[in-house]
Amino acid sequence: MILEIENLKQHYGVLEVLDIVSWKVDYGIYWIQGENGAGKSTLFRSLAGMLPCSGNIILDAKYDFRAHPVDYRLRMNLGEAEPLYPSFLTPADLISFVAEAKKSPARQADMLIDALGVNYLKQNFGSCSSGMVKKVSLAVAFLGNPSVIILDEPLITIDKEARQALFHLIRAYYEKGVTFLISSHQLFQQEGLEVTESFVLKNKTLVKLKMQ
Ligand SMILES: Nc1ncnc2c1ncn2[C@@H]1O[C@H](COP(=O)(O)OP(=O)(O)OP(=O)(O)O)[C@@H](O)[C@H]1O
Repeated sequence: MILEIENLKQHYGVLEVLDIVSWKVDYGIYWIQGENGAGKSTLFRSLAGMLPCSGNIILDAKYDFRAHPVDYRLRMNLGEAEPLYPSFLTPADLISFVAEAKKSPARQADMLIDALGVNYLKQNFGSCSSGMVKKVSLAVAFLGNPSVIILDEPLITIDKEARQALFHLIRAYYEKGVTFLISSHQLFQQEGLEVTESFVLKNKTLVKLKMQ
């Protein structure tokens, strides 16, 4: 199994948002659906190690998110739905910082910058449009040698060209063995991306959907 979750519970104050007893997926592309407020972003942040939670998460059948925090985070990438970065930072700063932290192979950052058309590397985030910020966050989500890439609403605010580039990247990484968890309120299979399975986040847990 690539990713295994057991007894994952997550709450904000007294509001319990997640209670997933068991969820396992093997290599594939998974579409995670759910109504607004169902808990998708909370699940993704918990999986990425950004929100402390109870339970167990195991990646690649050996990296426990608590016992092996560095190995785990090196292999688990997240592209956030609505990324926010300090306004004084530039895309160049962010990309080079994450590339180093994720031990990104040589020229990978340049390839991603080219692919997604991030031709405003020195312009600070404070003066970037939301689509410009989103494209940088997507480039960052592909840095390093991840086993799993989570993309939370990757299509919002990006233009057609970036959308095509994104699907191209997803296919290329998938062919190299990367598993994807993607949330999207829009259909994306028409882009030629074959989804292995779909799940819906409902009543705090993930339920498998019948293939359409
Ligand atoms: N920082 C927070 N503090 C308190 N409650 C929060 C916080 N973030 C999210 N919530 C609550 O947790 C629940 C799940 O929110 P989450 O953002 O995970 O949903 P989502 O499925 O990603 O929604 P959407 O499709 O609208 O993006 C909602 O009820 C939301 O109000």
